[in-house]
Amino acid sequence: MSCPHQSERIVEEEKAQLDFSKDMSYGDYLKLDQILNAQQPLSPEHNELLFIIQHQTSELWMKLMLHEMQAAVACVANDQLPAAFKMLARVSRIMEQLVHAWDVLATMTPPEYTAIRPYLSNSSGFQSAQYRRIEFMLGNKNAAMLKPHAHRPDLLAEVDAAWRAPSLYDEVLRLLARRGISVPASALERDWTQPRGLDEGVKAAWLSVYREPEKHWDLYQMGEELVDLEDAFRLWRFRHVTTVERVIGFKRGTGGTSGVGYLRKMLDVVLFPELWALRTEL
Ligand code: HEM
Ligand SMILES: N[C@@H](CC(=O)c1ccccc1NC=O)C(=O)O
Repeated sequence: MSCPHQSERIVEEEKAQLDFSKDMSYGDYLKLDQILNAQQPLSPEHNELLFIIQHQTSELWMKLMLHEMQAAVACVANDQLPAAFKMLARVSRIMEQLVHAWDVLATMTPPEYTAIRPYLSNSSGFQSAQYRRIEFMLGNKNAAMLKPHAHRPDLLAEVDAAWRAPSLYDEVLRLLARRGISVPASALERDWTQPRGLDEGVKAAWLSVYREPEKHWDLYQMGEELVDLEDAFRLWRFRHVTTVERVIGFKRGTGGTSGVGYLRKMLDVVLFPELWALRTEL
């Protein structure tokens, strides 16, 4: 055990580098001047900094999720499953991190948020380009969601690319087919901009994997990784709608939707329907 006054001596003994006039430092590497100057509250309210940092950190985690998911999709398409599993496990842990992040925001009370809300104007998480790319990569395709990005061609191009590309699940179904499992042709080549619904043929394909796990171990593991991911995503959606209800009740959203009503409808979205449906039949 050492007292605070001993820490001076410890730093000296450790010979830590203390002069960064010529070397790259911690703050240089992490571009902290840029990151830590990006919080510019519009109101005089104490709680706006919490609101801004909560969203900025969420967007940073979403950036990492996209990075991992894009690489995971490429690995699946190239039959590199162990690498894909590692990335998907990380995506699920990030999603869980975002689920727990709601605990911090929930310390903001309705009067505290009501004081900030007028300063937000018509901006809303509904307009998050990274969030929409994640939803599209997970297969929740919806052309209307491209519109909020029309004024930003750079962001629109990225959201549009995610909308047109096969989703993670689409690529996994193609993988199943390459492994000799019978998957309906309509799932293997289709208009990727369309969302898919539950397909009995696809359910039968997954059932053949889940009925003989030892024969198709990595496909079985893939199915469970996807369920893990959707499970974590559902928790995020649930914490969002509950936090929104406790903070603004049933007021309309700044993005123009009904608010809690809209977010509750999103709770019913099932990303990988066959993986959930097959469980009743095992
Ligand atoms: C007090 C805090 C919050 C409130 C009151 C709130 C409220 C809302 C509402 C009402 C909507 C529906 C769209 C609209 O009409 O505006 C929405 C959507 C959304 N919010 Fe929040 N939100 C909060 C915090 C957050 C946080 C921390 C994030 C994290 C990034 C977030 C991300 C989103 C996203 C991505 C959507 C679109 C959801 C979808 O389309 O399925 N929100 N929010
Ligand atoms: N839609 C929220 C506003 C909101 O939460 C928000 C506004 C600007 C930036 C991020 C936001 N977060 C999530 O929607 C509301 O209706 O109060």
